[in-house]
Order: sequence, then C-alpha cells, then structure tokens
Amino acid sequence: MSEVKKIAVIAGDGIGPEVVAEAEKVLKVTEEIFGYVFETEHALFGGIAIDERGTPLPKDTLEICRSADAVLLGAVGGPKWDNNPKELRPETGLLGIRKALGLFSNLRPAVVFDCLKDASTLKPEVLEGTDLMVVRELTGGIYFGEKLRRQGEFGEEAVDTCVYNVMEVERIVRQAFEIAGKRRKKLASVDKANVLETSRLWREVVNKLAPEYPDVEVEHILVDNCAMQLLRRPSSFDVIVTENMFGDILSDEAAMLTGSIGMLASASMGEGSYGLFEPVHGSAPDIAGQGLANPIATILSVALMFRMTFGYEDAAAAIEAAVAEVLDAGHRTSDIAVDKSKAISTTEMGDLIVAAIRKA
Ligand SMILES: NC(=O)c1ccc[n+]([C@@H]2O[C@H](COP(=O)([O-])OP(=O)(O)OC[C@H]3O[C@@H](n4cnc5c(N)ncnc54)[C@H](O)[C@@H]3O)[C@@H](O)[C@H]2O)c1
Ligand SMILES: CC(C)[C@H](C(=O)O)[C@@H](O)C(=O)O
Ligand SMILES: [Mg+2]
Repeated sequence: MSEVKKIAVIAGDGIGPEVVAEAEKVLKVTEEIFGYVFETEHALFGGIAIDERGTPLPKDTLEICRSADAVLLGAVGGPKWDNNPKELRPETGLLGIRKALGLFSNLRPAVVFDCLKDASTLKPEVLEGTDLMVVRELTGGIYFGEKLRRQGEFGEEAVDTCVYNVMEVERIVRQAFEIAGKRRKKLASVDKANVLETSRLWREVVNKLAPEYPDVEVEHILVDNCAMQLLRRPSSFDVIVTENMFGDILSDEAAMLTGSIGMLASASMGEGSYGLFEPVHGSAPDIAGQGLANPIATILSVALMFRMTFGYEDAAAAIEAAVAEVLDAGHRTSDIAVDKSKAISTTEMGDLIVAAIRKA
C-alpha cells in the first residue's frame, strides 16, 4: 500500500466549499484508481472562522496545516467581513497563513486549452500557443510592509510600505530561473524600475544571478508594458517573475487569456516540496451558493499538489487529461460557456471529470 499522505483541507467562504467539494471527489477517485492513500483533515479559516472562532486563522488550523504534507484551500472573504478591522478580515488570515508556512513562491500557470479559445474575450489567433507561468513573490513587498494611518498636513493619511531585501528577491528569482530552465528557457522579470527603489534592487538581483543560468534568456519589462504585452503577444511569454502585488494583478489578467479565472490553479511553495494549493480566484460572492462556480481551477490545483508535493505524476497527468477531455467534449460551466443556456453546474463538471479519470 502507498504511504499515507496528510492533506489539510480548508474550504473557506463563498464558492470555496463548492469547489473544494469537487476537488475532494477527485482526491477520492485517484485513491481508487492509483492506490494512493490520503488522510484529509478539515480546518476552519477565513470569514467562517471569524464567525465561529473570532479569528480568521485559528491556532489549530495552522497546526493542522503544519502537520499535513500539503494544504488544499478554496477561497476566503466576502462582503460580510469587508468593513471589519484589519485583524478580523479573512484576507489577513490568508496573508498570515502564507507567511507562517513560509510560502514565498506562488506559481500560477496559465495555459490556453485549444477548445476554449472562443471562451476568452481575446481573438483566438492571439491566444494560439499561450502557455505561461507567473512566479509571484508571496510573502514580501507592499502586502507585508508597515501600514499606518496618521494626521498629515491635509488631514488623515494612510501609508503602505513596500520593502524587499536581497535574500527575498534572490530566492524567488532563483526558483523562476530554475522553472524557466525546465520550460522554454525564457524569463521575463517584471518591475517598475523606472520609479521604484524596490524594483531597482529586484533588477540588480536578476542581473547578478543571470550568468548562473546562461541557457535562460532574460527580458526586463516594466509592469505597465507587461500588462499591455500580455494581451498583445501572450504566447511569447514563458515564465514571468515578479513581486507580490504586480503578480497578483498580472495573474488575474493572465486568467482571462484562458477564458476565465475559474480555470487558473496555483501552488504556493517554500524551499521544499510542502505546499498550499488553491485556485487563483476568490470567494466570488456574486455567484456563491448557486452551483455556478467552475471547479476546474481547484481540481487543477490538486494536480499541481500531486506533481509538486507528492511526485504523483501519473495522477497529476490523469487529472489534467480528464479536464481536457471533458472540455473537448464541449462541457462548460457558465463562465466559459459561449451558449450560457447549455452550461452545466459545479457538481456536474466535477462528476464529469471524476468519470473521465475513472475511465482512463
Ligand atoms: N485566495 C483567495 O482566497 C482570494 C483570492 C481573490 C479574492 N479573494 C476574496 O474574494 C472576495 C471576492 O473578490 P473578487 O470578487 O474581487 O474576486 P473573485 O475572484 O472572487 O471574483 C471575480 C469574478 O470572477 C468570478 N469568478 C471567480 N471564481 C470563479 C469560478 N470558480 N467560476 C466562475 N466564476 C468565477 C466571480 O463570479 C466574479 O465575477 C473578496 O473578499 C476577496 O478579498 C480571495
Ligand atoms: C485575497 C487577497 C489577499 C489575495 C492576494 O492579493 O494575494 C488574492 O487576490 C490572491 O490572488 O490570492
Ligand atoms: Mg488575486
């Protein structure tokens, strides 16, 4: 029998529980088909944890995550908690868990499925061949710098501070070079070095490390230009490495190349194989509880977990092939459906993917 792998499962808020339920079906079927053994433990996190436990990240949730081999996360947040003080916001819990688990590297692959080219708002010929990976720094920058409110010359002011040190930049840039080396060997380093000091430091570090990776071609690109080029020539990008906030924004933009943010999976990693796997999208309060959410991003996050944490390449490939097969057969949730009247529900999509894995 295969070694037991422990997975902490955090459903969260909004559509989080709906998409995680489909991902758990996928975990179950891979146990049956491939003989892997998973022990899942559910934990409270985000808005629901604020309601039930008075904090977005209860200590025992962190303990459950720490004692697991990997974490599967849905999404957190929602209007109910939007006016809470900072410590009582679901998003503060999300930043807290990333920091506490040392997950500084957020990998967000954006691959355009051929059959979904008409689901995007971009022209199919522009999307042709798009297969890129955003490597987003996840535990530094303006998200984690000092924040304050104060009285200034013109009344109340707010301050967010962006700080990066060389170590933080080096470790993420090294990972990006290594990932690029295993792909098409092109690295776009995205910054705002014409304005920001942190970006100038970022660029210096990239230039310092580049000679160690002579087979990888490096392009420095300013973030505003990158946002534009992503829509103009998406297929020319291979790996994009960037700081925390630029990566957040550019990855949502990249999602639209694939047709929907409901398609984009992510892996948050540290130095080793331990990781937290979650869709790039949020809790989508506008569609929560209606069976409209696309579960593919979360299901593909399970594939990333299998590949990156457990080394279960066979099961990862089976999940990806099953997703492609179901999409090729024309099944669509409403976010990727051209004809919305034929759209299927969250659970129907999950069941079709499970059936395709079982059949393979
Ligand atoms: N990692 C996370 O937990 C995470 C990520 C992003 C946003 N959030 C939080 O989620 C809440 C909502 O944020 P938002 O509306 O800006 O972003 P969002 O990603 O939740 O939704 C943006 C749009 O995309 C749609 N969408 C998202 N996921 C989808 C899916 N799987 N299938 C179909 N459509 C989908 C939504 O319906 C919405 O129209 C906020 O509280 C925000 O802080 C959490
Ligand atoms: C909810 C928010 C804090 C989070 C982020 O900005 O990192 C989200 O947008 C993401 O992309 O995971
Ligand atoms: Mg985001």
